Amino acid sequence: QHCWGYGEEDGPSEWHRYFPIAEGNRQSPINIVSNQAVFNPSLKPLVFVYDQCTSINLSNNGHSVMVEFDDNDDKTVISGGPLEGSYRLKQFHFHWGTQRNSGSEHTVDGKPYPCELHLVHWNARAYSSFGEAAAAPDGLVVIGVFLETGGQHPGLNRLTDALYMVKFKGTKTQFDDFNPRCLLPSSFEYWTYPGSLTTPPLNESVIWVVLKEPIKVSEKQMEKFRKTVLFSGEEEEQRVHMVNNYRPPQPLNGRQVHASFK
Ligand SMILES: C[C@H](CNC(=O)c1ccc(S(N)(=O)=O)cc1)Cn1ccc2ccccc21
Ligand SMILES: [Zn+2]
Repeated sequence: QHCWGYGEEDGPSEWHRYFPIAEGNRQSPINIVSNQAVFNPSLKPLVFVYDQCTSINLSNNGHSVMVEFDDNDDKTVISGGPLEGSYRLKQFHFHWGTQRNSGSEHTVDGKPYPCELHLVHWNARAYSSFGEAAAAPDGLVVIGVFLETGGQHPGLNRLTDALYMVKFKGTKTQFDDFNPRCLLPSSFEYWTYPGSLTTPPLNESVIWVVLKEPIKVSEKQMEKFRKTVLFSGEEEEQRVHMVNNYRPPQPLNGRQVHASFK
């Protein structure tokens, strides 16, 4: 497997060497220009069926911190919106910066947020595994949620308090009964467009659904991400904080961004 990262030598500008699709025509993230998004009245409301969700673990994969879910049946799915049928929740993870003026992957009218949450779902009706879906044009749906600094987010504390357990790349800890519904904003208004994974292998297999309303988290909670988790493994002598694990916006290449709202 080709190693890649977010540094000078192995960062987003170098990914095209091993992953030529980095220069494809439906890459993510993008800058969302709000006044160019086309209101699409046929877009349905998003439906999150997260009540029976079974989180399994919290892990540090050297690129992000991730919570994985049991996706052996349709108990945790998303449907509606631009979607045909339901998509199963596989995992969620984050991308963040060193301070409040950078960190998100998508930007809105050129404005980045300090952090962006990705809830990754796959089309279990059409494909028999996440990996198979991850390689198909309609295989994945990722819900993007912006995190903005403001008051403390109570639901996030259980996660930020567990980050010390996954300080190093390759570490994993049991993390059950976490329902990501608490990480959703009150409004489910969204922008949607056809895109890709924002990390290698950068597959062009994602229907992106980016929620307009950010959730508020405290500066202290953001600092926990920046100060606790490392890109590096326990055996490496260089300890590098996991920060700026975001890909910058990519060319729109004529894609239409639709809005669920006027
Ligand atoms: C593509 C997969 C690794 N990548 C991802 O799963 C992934 C998901 C979401 C994003 S983002 N930032 O766009 O939301 C980026 C990468 C490897 N893989 C291949 C087969 C497979 C099977 C199980 C688990 C992982 C597997
Ligand atoms: Zn992501």
